[in-house]
Amino acid sequence: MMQQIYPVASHSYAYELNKDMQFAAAHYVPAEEAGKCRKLHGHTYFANITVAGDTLDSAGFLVNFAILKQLIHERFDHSVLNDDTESFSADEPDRFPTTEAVARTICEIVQRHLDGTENRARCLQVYLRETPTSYCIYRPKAGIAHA
Ligand SMILES: Nc1nc2c(c(=O)[nH]1)N=C([C@H](O)[C@H](O)COP(=O)(O)OP(=O)(O)OP(=O)(O)O)CN2
Ligand SMILES: [Zn+2]
Repeated sequence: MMQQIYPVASHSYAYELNKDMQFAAAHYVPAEEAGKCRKLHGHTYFANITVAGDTLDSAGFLVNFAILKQLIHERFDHSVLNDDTESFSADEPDRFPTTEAVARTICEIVQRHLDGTENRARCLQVYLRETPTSYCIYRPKAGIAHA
């Protein structure tokens, strides 16, 4: 799994890095249409995060790989995603912890960090696999500010 090839995000930045990571988390999707997924259940999520930019920081990094892991793995590993009310909500479908919303949330967390760095790299893509047969790719629209 860790050596797989991902769909590429097209861009003209000089540098692009990718960080793979896994985290175990439980969730449920609070919608009638979710069927069995309305019940609490768990996944070993697999994420690939793509960051790009034209300049490196004082360590010679676009962004430290270890920081990316810290931002996402420490926050979501062995958690119940629905309990993370900063990221998810049972009231708005856009914020149910679906593969789509989790991928977008990862991108937003990473971009918020990058916005505070000297070289201001961009998170261009989050590939998030929820099961062996289901994944989502989130690519933020260019120029959209992150919450
Ligand atoms: N568009 C989405 N559809 C579904 C989501 C989702 O996040 N976005 N989530 C679920 C469930 O949470 C479930 O975890 C994944 O569903 P599914 O791929 O159907 O899981 P299976 O392991 O049963 O898949 P099979 O290929 O049939 O074995 C549902 N839909
Ligand atoms: Zn699920």
